[in-house]
Amino acid sequence: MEKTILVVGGAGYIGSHQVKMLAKRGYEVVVYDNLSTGYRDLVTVDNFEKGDLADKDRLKEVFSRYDIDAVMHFAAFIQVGESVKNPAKYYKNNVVNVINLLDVMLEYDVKYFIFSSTAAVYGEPEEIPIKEGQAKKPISPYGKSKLMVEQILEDYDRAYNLRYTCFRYFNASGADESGRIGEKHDPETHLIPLVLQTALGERDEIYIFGTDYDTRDNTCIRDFIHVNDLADAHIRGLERLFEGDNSEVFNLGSGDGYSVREIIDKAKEITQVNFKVVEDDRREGDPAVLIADSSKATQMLAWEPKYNLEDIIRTAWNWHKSEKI
Ligand SMILES: NC(=O)c1ccc[n+]([C@@H]2O[C@H](COP(=O)([O-])OP(=O)(O)OC[C@H]3O[C@@H](n4cnc5c(N)ncnc54)[C@H](O)[C@@H]3O)[C@@H](O)[C@H]2O)c1
Ligand SMILES: O=c1ccn([C@@H]2O[C@H](COP(=O)(O)OP(=O)(O)O[C@H]3O[C@H](CO)[C@@H](O)[C@H](O)[C@H]3O)[C@@H](O)[C@H]2O)c(=O)[nH]1
Repeated sequence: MEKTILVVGGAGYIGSHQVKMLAKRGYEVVVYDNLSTGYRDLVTVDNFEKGDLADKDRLKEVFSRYDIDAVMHFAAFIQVGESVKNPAKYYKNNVVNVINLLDVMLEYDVKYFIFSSTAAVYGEPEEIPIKEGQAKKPISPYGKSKLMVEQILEDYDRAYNLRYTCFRYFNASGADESGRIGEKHDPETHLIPLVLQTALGERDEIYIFGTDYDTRDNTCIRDFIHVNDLADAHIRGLERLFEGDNSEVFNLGSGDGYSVREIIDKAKEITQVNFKVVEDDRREGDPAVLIADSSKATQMLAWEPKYNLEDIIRTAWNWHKSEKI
């Protein structure tokens, strides 16, 4: 019998790609989302349940209606800068509300959980590429909120046999090949969508935050990973739990680093638009280089990224153009 997966935050950027892939692989999918930063039209399955994670009664209603086998959790607030100014908002939604969800899962005897964590748990890295065992010293309330949930999950596993797979994403990017769903954040703070909005003429210029880093072209270096490669890893992480494997934490990145200038140049090449670029001061809290060592995922999940940087920008461009029509 097909398994039923509850995707919390399935109307958001990464969650909507996960939903589409799960359905394509034959899973029954239920989306739970309050549409605070998500969009109903990004949901490509029929079972959409509007609700807030703070509302336990609504969650219980959904858990009684469907025979849920596992939960994939994408719902969170994601802006690092905002988390510094308003930490309460982040600890409530990214920590307290996850505890609500775990409570209801345990009440309904649902014991498999997939969690979206982030490279932000490492803070300023000690070594590049970053392995899972490196010190976790998050510098923002956003990064701390994710690390707290990772720690809560360890305890819930020990005490309540809740099995989880936790993924620390590096820079999620790109869009589904169909052009039907893609990255839609408001406000947008991520580099690639901002660059493409500039190419579309929706912004007058793109700012490079910092040109004095100790890197090959003095701009920051990041590891961009296609959203469908993330979704594929999540399904592998889910299936290993169904097979009885233990809880684990995995980095998810491509292992390749590209600088901000390299991203801008590649976007100019792919879009064939020569937009304006302005050199600006550093943005607070940005480490110079973040590159993942994802060999644990490669070994234990037989996972390899299929999309390269060119594919990432091409699919994202395809989506941004379709959004404008
Ligand atoms: N985008 C990235 O580059 C990135 C990198 C690392 C980790 N992550 C993590 O991945 C996850 C998804 O990120 P995204 O970029 O898709 O964000 P997003 O804002 O597009 O999606 C989040 C979704 O969760 C929903 N949501 C938020 N709070 C809710 C609540 N209380 N109740 C119900 N629904 C709620 C929103 O409406 C939205 O649909 C997040 O947990 C984020 O921390 C993202
Ligand atoms: O207009 C812009 C926007 C960004 N950048 C730079 O581009 C790089 C990438 O920035 P961004 O796309 O905002 O991603 P990150 O700050 O690297 O953070 C993302 O990737 C992290 C993991 O690496 C996750 O934890 C975060 O949630 C996610 O937002 C950084 O050096 C920024 O300074 C610019 O120069 N100009």
